[in-house]
Amino acid sequence: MKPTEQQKLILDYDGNSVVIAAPGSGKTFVISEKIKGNLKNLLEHQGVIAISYTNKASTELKNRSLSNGENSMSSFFGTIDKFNLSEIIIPFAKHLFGIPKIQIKITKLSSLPKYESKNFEWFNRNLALEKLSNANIDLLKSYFLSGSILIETIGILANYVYTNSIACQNYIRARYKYIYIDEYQDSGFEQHQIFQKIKFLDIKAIAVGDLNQSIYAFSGKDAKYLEELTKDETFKYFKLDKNHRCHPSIINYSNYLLNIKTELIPTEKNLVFFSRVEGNEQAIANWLDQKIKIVQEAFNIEKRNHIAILTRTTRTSEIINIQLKEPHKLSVSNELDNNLNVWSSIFSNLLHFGYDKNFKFIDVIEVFTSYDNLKNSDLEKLKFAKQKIEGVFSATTLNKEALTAEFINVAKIIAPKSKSQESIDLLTSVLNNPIELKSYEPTNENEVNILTLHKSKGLEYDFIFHLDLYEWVFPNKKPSKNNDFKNPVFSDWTQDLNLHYVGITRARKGCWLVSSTKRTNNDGATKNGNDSEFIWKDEIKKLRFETKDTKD
Ligand SMILES: Nc1ncnc2c1ncn2[C@@H]1O[C@H](COP(=O)(O)OP(=O)(O)OP(=O)(O)O)[C@@H](O)[C@H]1O
Repeated sequence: MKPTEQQKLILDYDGNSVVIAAPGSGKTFVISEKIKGNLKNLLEHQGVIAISYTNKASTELKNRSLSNGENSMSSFFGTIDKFNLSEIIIPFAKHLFGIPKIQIKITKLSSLPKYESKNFEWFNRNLALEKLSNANIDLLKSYFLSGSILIETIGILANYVYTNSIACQNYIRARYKYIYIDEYQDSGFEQHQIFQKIKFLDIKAIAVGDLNQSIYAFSGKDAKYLEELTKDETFKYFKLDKNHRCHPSIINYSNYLLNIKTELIPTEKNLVFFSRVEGNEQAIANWLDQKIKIVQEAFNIEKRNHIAILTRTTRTSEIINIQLKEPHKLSVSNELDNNLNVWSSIFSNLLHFGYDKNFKFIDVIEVFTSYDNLKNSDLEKLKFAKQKIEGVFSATTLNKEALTAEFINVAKIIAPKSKSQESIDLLTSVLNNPIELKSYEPTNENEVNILTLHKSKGLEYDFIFHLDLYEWVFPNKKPSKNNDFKNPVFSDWTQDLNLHYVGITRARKGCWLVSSTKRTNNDGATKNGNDSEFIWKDEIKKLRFETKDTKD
């Protein structure tokens, strides 16, 4: 693929930069090309820091950056929490606090008993380091020394350790030459702090994102940090605004949603559709069964896994998963993948290895330790474990006990000090949940994908069916005080609009927006379904394909 002029400017600039990238404008392409270029000029003990929003996005970025067999050198690819833990807190907090009594475990603030959690009333995700009192630091220290880190406090703890440990700063300076953060619009305050502090060490800092794809405000993230960087003179500002992914009518539709004054691209046909299905989710599934076949043929879609059904709620995904007859795959997240204990990552990677031929055993191992550091006897044991795991996965029924035992064997060899009963329990829970387990399998070419809009971030498909377009649901709306349904208020109109925008812009060739006359609410009750405000906003219907269904 040849970079465009806009992309070339970014590739050629070797300094601090902020890139504002429209959907489908090739930001993943540009970041991975830049990293490829960086790796060529680094020494073996040096690397880049590449932070992505999810483990999946990180694996994708790593694969694309190393696609020509590049050596990743000493680079870090992962989420901000993993970076803070593995590069800052675990190696350097002990210099400030002392050595923990037992191996560190990651726990949740919400899982603490009340009498303990009330000690953290001072804590919030926007807490500046200067506001941290000695008593607060002592509390974080005491948890660390007793072997636990609260997941919510990882950011502030990393900031504290980084700022107070010269050894940590020296290590980061010596090892890393570049820091990339993707999806910067979903940065929290603490990530923004760390990014700027690392840049201060003369490590080149590159932030990439799209203000209109900010969808995680509910968990304390804010697009204002990206906006701040665009005004910061120490960052060169770049724009990627050419959408290479979507049909012009999809670009028009999505841009008009955000701004009615948008300049429309001339196009002969509008390939955004809308239907209000008669009936409830069961009726939608029947309708989808018919439309999937029609769309596949009409849009010349080679494989069915290039089609996705996106939902606002996991409940709708689950209902469609049960009711849809066409072959499909529901993608769900699970606690094992999201858990930050080392053994959880090992188990999760081993599950990927077992189900997906694209995952190599050596890659699972080398995330945690280099093969070269292992003794010959351990290498022998690993080879044996690998064969046994392959044997379990190739049998007709999955022997969960044997699998668990082998996974534990591997974990004991590569991370003996990180034993975690929680990770073993989470593994057991995944092994007993067929839907979660199926998520590890690569999508069969014949299966339509079902996933939430949030999970679709960063992905692309030929055709999208976008469900859950109901009044009250999306955009979310609630009665005002005293259950006043006559004067409802939107929970967060802009965030919901961004999420709608993200969903539509996943589509290359066409997008079908769907509501229905009945819907199931949170309590399982059937309600009348009205169309979402997004469907009739600002005369947007003029940018849709005209069918009988689409009439108001
Ligand atoms: N220079 C180019 N020429 C042709 N196609 C391109 C070019 N750059 C990117 N593309 C294509 O555009 C699509 C989007 O690219 P990519 O996945 O890198 O976008 P993105 O900006 O990360 O998207 P998003 O933010 O919406 O997730 C891909 O199919 C990619 O192959």
